Amino acid sequence: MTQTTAEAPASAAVRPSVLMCRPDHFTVSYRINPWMFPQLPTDTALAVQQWEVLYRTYLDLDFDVQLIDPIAGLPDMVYAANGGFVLDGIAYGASFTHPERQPEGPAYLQWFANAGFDAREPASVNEGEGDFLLVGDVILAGTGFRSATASHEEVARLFGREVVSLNLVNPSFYHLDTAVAVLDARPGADRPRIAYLPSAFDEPSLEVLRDRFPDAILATEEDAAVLGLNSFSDGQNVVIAARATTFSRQLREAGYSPIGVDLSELLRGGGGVKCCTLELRR
Ligand SMILES: NC(=[NH2+])NCCC[C@H](N)C(=O)O
Repeated sequence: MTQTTAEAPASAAVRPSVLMCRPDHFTVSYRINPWMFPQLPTDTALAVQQWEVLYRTYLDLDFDVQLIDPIAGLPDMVYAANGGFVLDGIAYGASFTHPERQPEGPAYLQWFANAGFDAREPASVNEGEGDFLLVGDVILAGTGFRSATASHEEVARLFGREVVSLNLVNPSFYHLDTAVAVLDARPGADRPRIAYLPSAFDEPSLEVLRDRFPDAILATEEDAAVLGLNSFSDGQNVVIAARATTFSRQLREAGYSPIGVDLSELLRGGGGVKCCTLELRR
C-alpha cells in the first residue's frame, strides 16, 4: 500500500551551497545581545571543535561548503549568516548596526565579489540572512532590533520579489533567524513550511504568519531558548541544536530528519546553527 502524506516529501531536498567562517578568533568581548557576557571567559578551541562538527555534518550531507578567512579582532565573524543575503547570483551586502561588527560588511562583500557574485553595496542598515529568509517565492524580513525597514524596501527592489516585513519584539530573538526556521528549501516552492516562535513577534506580524503559514510548526519557549529554531534545512534533513528535543520530535512527526549538533560555546555569542551558515544561491 502506498502511504500518502502531505508532509515533506523526499523530493523536497535540494543540495545547498553555503558559506561558513571558522571561529579561530571567536570570543565574547562586547555585549550587543542579551546572550553575551563579556566578563565570562570563552573557550575558542571548544568553539572551533563544535563548529567543525557542524562543518563535517554539512559535508556528510553532501552540501557544497565554501569558507571565508576569519579576521583577527572580528570575533562574531563566525556568524556568517549576517554577512549578506545572496539570491539569483546577487549578493546584497551587510551594513551592521553595531560598530563592533561593521568591518565584517566589506570583508564579506569582497568575498562575494571574488567568488563571482554580483556584489552590491547596501544603502541601509541590515544584517543579511540573519533578517532575510527566502521562503518559497517570498522573502521574510525581520526588523525591530537590527535590520532597518529601509533595507526591506531595498531588498524588494534589488531582487524583484515580495518582501514581508515582520516585527521582532523580544531582545533575545533579535534576528529573524532566531525566531523562524525555514524547513522547505526549494526556491519557488508552493506551500513551503516554516517553524516559528509566536512570542517573538508583535500581533500584526503574528497575523501575517498565521495567515500565510497555517501548517507551521510552533516552537516551544524551551527550544527557542537554546536557539533551536536557528537551524538549517535542505528540505529533508534539518540541522538543529541538539538540546532542542521537542523541536526534534515535531520535525520527525512532520516527516523531516532532524540532526542535532552541540554549539553551546557559540551560543554564548548569541548564535546557533543558522547563524554560522550563509546560503549561496546562484
Ligand atoms: N544570524 C544570527 N542570528 N547571528 C547571530 C549573531 C551573533 C552576534 N553576537 C550578534 O549579536 O550580532
